[in-house]
Amino acid sequence: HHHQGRSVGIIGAPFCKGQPRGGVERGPDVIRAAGLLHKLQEQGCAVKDYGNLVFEEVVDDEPIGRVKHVRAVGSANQRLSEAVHAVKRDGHTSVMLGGDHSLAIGSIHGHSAAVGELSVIWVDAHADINTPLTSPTGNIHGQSMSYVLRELQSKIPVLPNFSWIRPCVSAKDLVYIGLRDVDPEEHYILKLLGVKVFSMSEVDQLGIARVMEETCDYLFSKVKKPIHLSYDIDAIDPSVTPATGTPVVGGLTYREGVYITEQVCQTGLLSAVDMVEVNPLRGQTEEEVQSTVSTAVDLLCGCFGRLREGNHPSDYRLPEP
Ligand SMILES: O=C(O)[C@H]1NCCC[C@H]1CCC[B-](O)(O)O
Ligand SMILES: [Mn+2]
Ligand SMILES: [Mn+2]
Ligand SMILES: [Mn+2]
Repeated sequence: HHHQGRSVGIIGAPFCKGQPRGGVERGPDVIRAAGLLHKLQEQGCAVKDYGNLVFEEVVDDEPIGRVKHVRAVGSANQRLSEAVHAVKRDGHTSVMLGGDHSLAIGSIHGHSAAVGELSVIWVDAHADINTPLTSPTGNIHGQSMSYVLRELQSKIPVLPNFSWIRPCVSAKDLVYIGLRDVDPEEHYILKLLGVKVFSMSEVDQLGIARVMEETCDYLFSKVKKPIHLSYDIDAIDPSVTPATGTPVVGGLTYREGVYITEQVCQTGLLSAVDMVEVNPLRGQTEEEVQSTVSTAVDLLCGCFGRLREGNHPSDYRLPEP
């Protein structure tokens, strides 16, 4: 098929040090094995696979305060930032396959280095906005947004291997969808900064169509900025995507999850996507793993033009007898 102008650069980020559960580093390979590249090509995308990043081994990565694996996370995200920047410079929409959600630090940073001001749509059961000093667990996958938000910089201590970061997102350019498990400190931060939140209560109250309408109105009422869609697979209900590290009941249906991607695609502003927290070791059966992985693939296909009504190449014509 001929691509309708969509060009995708895939980066595998096999990284797990933002959280304690092994297996999430296998995310990139199981998502590829489920046929992501072929499906994107089938629906008309030009796809370039940049392969998996190789992250340096960090020894003696002792906790700093409560924060765990600081040096490894800082180093990995510096490398990821450079990689995303390069993919954007090559003219593609960046697709980062995680790996845990601490990788959003490097992905957003590298994206911003390439395009400047951007808007972030964070689809997740969780806000991932603890600071290093508020985090109850010290796991950096629950702190990602605090490292890149301009308004929180006075609350971030100096950390080894993090000096490369320039905060690059403004609170007004961030929207959350799917929240249902937020720490009190995170909730305080969200209210303090006036961050736009569509929790599962708003999804129930408004319906996903209205949520997406209001998300787009809110983000694009003034200046249209490139979209960074950071999709944590645990936003979807664990009955559909159980193979993940921090499942929470009462999540998005498969249909709501796909609808979000279809609507983001239609803005024409999608510039980078993260698909994170797929962990094949957290599925109790092969079916649970496959349901999780195939949902991740379908969400990414929705980001790049797949419609449930069907698609056909613009130059298709019926065969003549
Ligand atoms: O900060 C934390 O460790 C916790 N805060 C409350 C939600 C669960 C967990 C963070 C989960 C990180 B995520 O969304 O990437 O899975
Ligand atoms: Mn072509
Ligand atoms: Mn997350
Ligand atoms: Mn989450």
